[in-house]
Amino acid sequence: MKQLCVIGQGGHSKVIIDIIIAMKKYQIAACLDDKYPGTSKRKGILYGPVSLAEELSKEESMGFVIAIGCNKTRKKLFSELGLPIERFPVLVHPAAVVSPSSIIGGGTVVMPNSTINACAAIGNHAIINTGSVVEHDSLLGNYVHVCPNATLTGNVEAGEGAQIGAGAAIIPGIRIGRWSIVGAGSTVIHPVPDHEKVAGAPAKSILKVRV
Ligand SMILES: CC(=O)SCCNC(=O)CCNC(=O)[C@H](O)C(C)(C)COP(=O)(O)OP(=O)(O)OC[C@H]1O[C@@H](n2cnc3c(N)ncnc32)[C@H](O)[C@@H]1OP(=O)(O)O
Repeated sequence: MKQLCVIGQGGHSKVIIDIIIAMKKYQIAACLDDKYPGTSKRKGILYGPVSLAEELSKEESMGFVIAIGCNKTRKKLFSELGLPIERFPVLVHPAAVVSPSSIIGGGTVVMPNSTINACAAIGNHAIINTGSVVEHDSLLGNYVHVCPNATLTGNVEAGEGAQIGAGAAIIPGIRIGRWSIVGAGSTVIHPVPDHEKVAGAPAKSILKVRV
């Protein structure tokens, strides 16, 4: 069984650990978070600060997952770790439905009851959260988060770092700009520019997101 190091120990990582267990393909070797001042070992799992990742990465068979919900933090950590994307497997819960014609980038996690339909393409380190739908031909950049129960209909585009709030719906062919945020429960019927925050039905701008 391949070894995996989980970086981040908050609520999001609990769901990712459940995915890893359900996949029965990886063994958790280490859980890292800066909330651990020192190192300890429990039930064969090493706990310690994120700085341990460098030492662990010397073991070439060790895979990594950045289990942190904040899109910007995942991007920052990936860059700081300096590891090739191949070291970050795609983690898909067995209860997710993923089309064989879809493409999913390294480090992306796919939660239970979500659906990724035909010819969708998803970048690296994205989160396809519980019960969400990414419809056919949709194109999602790196670090995108599709929150629980959000629906991206056909041919939707989401730029790098975009967050689609829980239960939001995006009608076909709409682009959500880079690092933009769509509020929970919103209905998006117009394109959203980069770094914009929109909410409501139909969704309207509420504030610019600080870059
Ligand atoms: C497993 C997990 O937990 S995954 C995480 C899932 N998380 C989410 O889905 C969070 C989505 N976030 C939201 O919906 C947030 O409300 C945001 C990001 C859209 C806005 O947050 P903030 O920037 O803090 O905005 P704030 O709360 O100050 O609201 C600004 C205005 O927008 C309105 N507004 C905020 N969110 C929404 C929304 N989802 N729908 C409609 N209107 C909204 C507010 O009523 C307020 O209007 P007002 O100025 O007329 O009073």
